[in-house]
Amino acid sequence: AHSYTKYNSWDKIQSWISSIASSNSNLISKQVIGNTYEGRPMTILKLGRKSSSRKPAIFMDCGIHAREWISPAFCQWFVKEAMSTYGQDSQMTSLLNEMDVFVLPVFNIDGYDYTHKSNRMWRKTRSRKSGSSCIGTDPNRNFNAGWCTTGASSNPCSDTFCGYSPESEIEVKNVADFIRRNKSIIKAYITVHSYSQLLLFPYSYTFELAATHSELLKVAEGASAALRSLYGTRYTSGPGAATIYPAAGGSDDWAYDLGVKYSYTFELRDTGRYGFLLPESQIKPTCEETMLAVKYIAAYVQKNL
Ligand SMILES: Nc1ncc(C[C@H](C[SeH])C(=O)O)cc1Cl
Ligand SMILES: [Zn+2]
Ligand SMILES: [Zn+2]
Ligand SMILES: [Zn+2]
Repeated sequence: AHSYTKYNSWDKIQSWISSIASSNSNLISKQVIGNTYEGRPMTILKLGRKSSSRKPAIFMDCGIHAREWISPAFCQWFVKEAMSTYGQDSQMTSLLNEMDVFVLPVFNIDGYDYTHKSNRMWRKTRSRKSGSSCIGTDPNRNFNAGWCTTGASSNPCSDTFCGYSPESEIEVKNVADFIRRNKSIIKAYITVHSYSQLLLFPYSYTFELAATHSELLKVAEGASAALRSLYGTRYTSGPGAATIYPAAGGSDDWAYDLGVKYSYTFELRDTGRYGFLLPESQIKPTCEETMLAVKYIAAYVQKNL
């Protein structure tokens, strides 16, 4: 059965999505934004008090990289917390009354399923192209943001293969299309990865500072402090290029350049002891502390609507 403190298989997550989406029609609904390469439905959960008019929104995705299992675990945790604390927690209640939160629990479903069934360390999508024996593209190098100029490879066998063209991956195109369609209401983009305990923001494709660098940094530092207040977990905040590595084609840079003012990449626990193989015993503490950071960002966005 599905558990918030286990790394659920895609089958369990898919049935969880259906059941939670039908649990409270005034607060949550689901929509399929397209299928993956292997035909699995990319399903977004829309959280927020039902309204006849469109509300400003936050978009959060998990599981861009298949092996980063703590990431989809967090998106499931976030949805559970939102649903269970609405009406009790004043901030969550206010947030979901005034805004919508779109959650994509697993971005790279084909890759996620492959890590459960075949290769636990797989990172990319599972797309195939004639002419190469190698499979998959790194979705976080496939967005149209300085595409393939740095920190990415044009070798299909590389784990950071940028793809044959920007948005060549159907999963990337499905998400980019959704965000483009809704760009007038999407005020913040959050994408969840692991590991290293970092809170990154644009840019990764250049060392140039973003136009709103100081604000992005201020919010990141506030979010990291909120996270640290629970168990003392230390995060480093900063622009991607200087804080982790220069790399192009990432979703956060693309969303920021589209006009999404607040755009962040989380790199969750740990710092290398377990790495991608974070034990299930750390799912709860990791998700609880990360909730504080995401709620901090959401509160800031809401205050600055
Ligand atoms: N724009 C970006 N933002 C964050 C990162 C770091 C993640 C860490 Se898993 C990656 O390498 O894809 C990479 C890029 Cl290209
Ligand atoms: Zn499994
Ligand atoms: Zn990642
Ligand atoms: Zn990572």
